[in-house]
Amino acid sequence: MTPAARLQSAIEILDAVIAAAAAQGAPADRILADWARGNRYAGSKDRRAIRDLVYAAIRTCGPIPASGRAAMLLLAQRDPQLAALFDGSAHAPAPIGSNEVAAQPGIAPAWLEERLAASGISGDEAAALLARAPLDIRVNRLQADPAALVLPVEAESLPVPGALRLPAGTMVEQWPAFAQGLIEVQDAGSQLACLAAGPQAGETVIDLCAGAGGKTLALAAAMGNQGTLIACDTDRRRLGQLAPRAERAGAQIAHTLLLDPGREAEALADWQGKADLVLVDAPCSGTGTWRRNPESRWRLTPRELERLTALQARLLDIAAALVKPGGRLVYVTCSLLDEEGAGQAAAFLGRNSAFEATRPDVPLGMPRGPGLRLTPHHDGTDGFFIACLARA
Ligand SMILES: C[S@@+](CC[C@H](N)C(=O)[O-])C[C@H]1O[C@@H](n2cnc3c(N)ncnc32)[C@H](O)[C@@H]1O
Repeated sequence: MTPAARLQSAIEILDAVIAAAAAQGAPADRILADWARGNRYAGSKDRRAIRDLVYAAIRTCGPIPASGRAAMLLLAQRDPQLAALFDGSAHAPAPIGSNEVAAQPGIAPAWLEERLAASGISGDEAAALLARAPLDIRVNRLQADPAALVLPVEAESLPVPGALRLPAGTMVEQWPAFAQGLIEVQDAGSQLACLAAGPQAGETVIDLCAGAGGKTLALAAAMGNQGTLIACDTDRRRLGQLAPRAERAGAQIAHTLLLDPGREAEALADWQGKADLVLVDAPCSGTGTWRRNPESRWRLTPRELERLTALQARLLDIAAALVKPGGRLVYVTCSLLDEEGAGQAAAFLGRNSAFEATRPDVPLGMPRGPGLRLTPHHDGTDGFFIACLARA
């Protein structure tokens, strides 16, 4: 493909990404994969160049752009070589008209930039939300000794025990160490959240929002496969992915419990007041993970944020009832908005006098309200809020 034809393809793919964001359709990664399947003439270099253009445009536009072409015109304003490809030749985009309007640059739609700024995320902190994320792995202590593990490429050691950083795009899933369950792909921030939760061998631990079990597996490893570990979620498909992952990782204590939305407490009736630790890795806006899904900031609406904060508060209350006296509730979100983090934890403490916040002894993060916050700029991890809430 010529550079201009790649540009035209990127514009068309962006149109699909924009439409999908507005209609809560497929994510950009899937749209790119579908495009590659339907356009076999595009070789690997073409696909990489198109992907880079699409993601550069997504990262540069703040509000959702009017069209793929408007998004690409914004990039062209900053790159004369790209602008020169709008020449109207075969398979190339039409020449740029004198009245054409480029998309607006920025970090996010205006309402969301305001909420982030109100939560202390602006300037370099905000810009770092859209940088390219590295690839972090966790050495699975159930099956590997971090000191003895040999990997095909050199990895950077991180301050979180067992966490290693690799160049973005490393194909770890193709490594024998991955197939053998010696390593897991997991952002260092996620690993730190599990470290902060401090699971101990022999404890009864409930992972209330386990999803596909990323943190469940880290908890099982930290517990040395000793104790009781219940992984819950309302999403059957995600929870269904845990068993094969646990098998590969040798995590024998992880059991799943599918919850009915709105009737979670019923399914958990036997565990009321019994858990040493309840982890609430709550559904959230994901503002801390925009490095990985930059177009997700075009999907969030004030209404959806309201729905999420109400759900987080409800899940915190469900979790509180499961914690035994002397136990702890650890609340985690991959959001940097205070209404989902520090504000949510403070409101919980306001309505639950039996709980008090404790400071986790972890090597990263900054205090934020009753908890701790990790940011891509300050900590080099995805953005997280973590609160450790101890029951008297
Ligand atoms: C942030 S994700 C969890 C990620 C997971 N802990 C991990 O480490 O990979 C939040 C999860 O909450 C689940 N969820 C949503 N509503 C829920 C509810 N009412 N009860 C329990 N889980 C819920 C979602 O299905 C989603 O899997």
